Amino acid sequence: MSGIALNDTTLPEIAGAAVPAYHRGDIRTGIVHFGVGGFHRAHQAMYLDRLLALDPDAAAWGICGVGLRPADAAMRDALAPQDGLYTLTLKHPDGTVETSVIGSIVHYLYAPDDPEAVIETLASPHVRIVSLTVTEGGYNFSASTGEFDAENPDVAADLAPGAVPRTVFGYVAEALRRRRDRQLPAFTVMSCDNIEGNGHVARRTFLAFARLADPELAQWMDAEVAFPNSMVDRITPATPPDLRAEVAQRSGVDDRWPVVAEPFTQWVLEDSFASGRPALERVGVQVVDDVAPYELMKLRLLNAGHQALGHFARLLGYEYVHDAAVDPDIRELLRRYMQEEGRPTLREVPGIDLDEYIDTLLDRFSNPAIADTVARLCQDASDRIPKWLVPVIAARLDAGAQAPLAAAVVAAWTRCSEGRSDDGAPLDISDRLAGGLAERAVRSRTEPLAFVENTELFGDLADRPGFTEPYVAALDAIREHGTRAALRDLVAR
Ligand SMILES: NC(=O)C1=CN([C@@H]2O[C@H](COP(=O)(O)OP(=O)(O)OC[C@H]3O[C@@H](n4cnc5c(N)ncnc54)[C@H](O)[C@@H]3O)[C@@H](O)[C@H]2O)C=CC1
Ligand SMILES: O=P(O)(O)OC[C@H]1O[C@](O)(CO)[C@@H](O)[C@@H]1O
Repeated sequence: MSGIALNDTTLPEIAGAAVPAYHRGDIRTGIVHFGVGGFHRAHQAMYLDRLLALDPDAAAWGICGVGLRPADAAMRDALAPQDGLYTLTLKHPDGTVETSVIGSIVHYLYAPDDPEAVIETLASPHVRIVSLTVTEGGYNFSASTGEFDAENPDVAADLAPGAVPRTVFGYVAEALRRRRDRQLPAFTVMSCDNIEGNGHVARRTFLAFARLADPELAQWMDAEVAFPNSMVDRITPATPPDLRAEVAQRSGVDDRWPVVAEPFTQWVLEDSFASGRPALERVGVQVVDDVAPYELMKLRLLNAGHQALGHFARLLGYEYVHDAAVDPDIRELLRRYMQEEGRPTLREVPGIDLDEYIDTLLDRFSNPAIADTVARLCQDASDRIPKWLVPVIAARLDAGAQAPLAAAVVAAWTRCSEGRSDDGAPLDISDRLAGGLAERAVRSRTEPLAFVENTELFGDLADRPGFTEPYVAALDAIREHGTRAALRDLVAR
């Protein structure tokens, strides 16, 4: 690969990308982050990089990344020769591209190489925050009961006396035990995963593990560790194979593992920390008392908006989200769903202009550089529609209003569940309930409410005419006149 090899000594040679303007040698590890993937590098590490550039106190908040899983050895191998440096490339919808070198990750430990080094780093008096992007699976709770899964083999191994930790729970508990015994303050566990109530979930799961391992420690953790909630947002696709060459060609930097993301970024963070925090509000983080209204806004506009777009787009044969988002009929449906149905169900969202937020979502969905697929949005719809769209419909009905567009989205999902697009092309339905959904969808041709009578997914919506009337009308229209005509009719009203 041609280009300047990225490391501390070559930074002054780099002209084609922004580079850290601060002295990296002064930075101390104050944050340990588990799960350094694309998102952490595009989001939290980027915010700290910005802060390091303007606030000398931020030097106490350098990041030490930790990888637990075999796949993370590749991150070690990429970051070690680069002194933790990497490039972040932002791609705007208009084709503009910006690349910068991010300098906030100052160490990286692949835990299986030296578990003791990870525990001692976590137990260091300088470390005050342990942050996480370990995916939803990393929290090890059952989706149906919410209970911590103590049977997971790695968790069970970590619970054995004297075990060398394998999981984040084992590492955090052992480090906190040492901190308590050394009379050091606890740290904050800051989840940045895309999970509703992520701080509550982290508190529940870390304490559940500790109770099984050492009930006294669990008590101490309950009193001393803070688990702030957060809402995080920046679409960050997995690094595409050609990005390294593209970055080298565009900026002259050879980065072993570059990151690409959309320009939009948001981080709303609950101000609840055990032992101080960086001044993140100086770099655009919204540090608030209550994250819930922001989370609701994201779930009911962004995530439910994805559903509004996805199922219609699928029936019309679109492969990419950005193509569907500029289809005038789909765009109008999406805009009106967000403005007329999603938005009225939100609580007041301090500091956010909702008109602007909605316009920004339309732009974000239209960004070709992200190349998100319609199939991904529609995947696992039986988990997504009940969590994001059904509550909007129910809230509208409870308020004496209607949600005809959201009802039509459920109709489009019903029609998709039959497994064919409008032109008869087969649809790959990736959903844990695919078989049952298909059966109900087919049956709805003769029993119109068969699909929505599934109370696990739809609650009592099938008994509420305010929902069933527009739902059945939209489903009939899609079947009789085709999706395009049904959609036009919906947005013409
Ligand atoms: N990619 C995105 O657009 C966004 C991602 N997020 C959050 O960030 C998380 C990570 O996303 P990416 O960085 O894109 O994924 P990624 O695949 O690049 O990185 C995931 C990291 O989590 C680690 N991990 C996975 N399962 C784990 C487990 N059981 N225990 C410990 N570590 C585990 C992996 O080893 C890896 O280091 C997502 O699941 C989501 O919660 C949030 C907003 C946007
Ligand atoms: O609505 P979906 O399909 O879950 O997608 C949400 C997208 O938005 C994000 O939350 C972006 O911040 C990502 O996790 C994901 O790419």
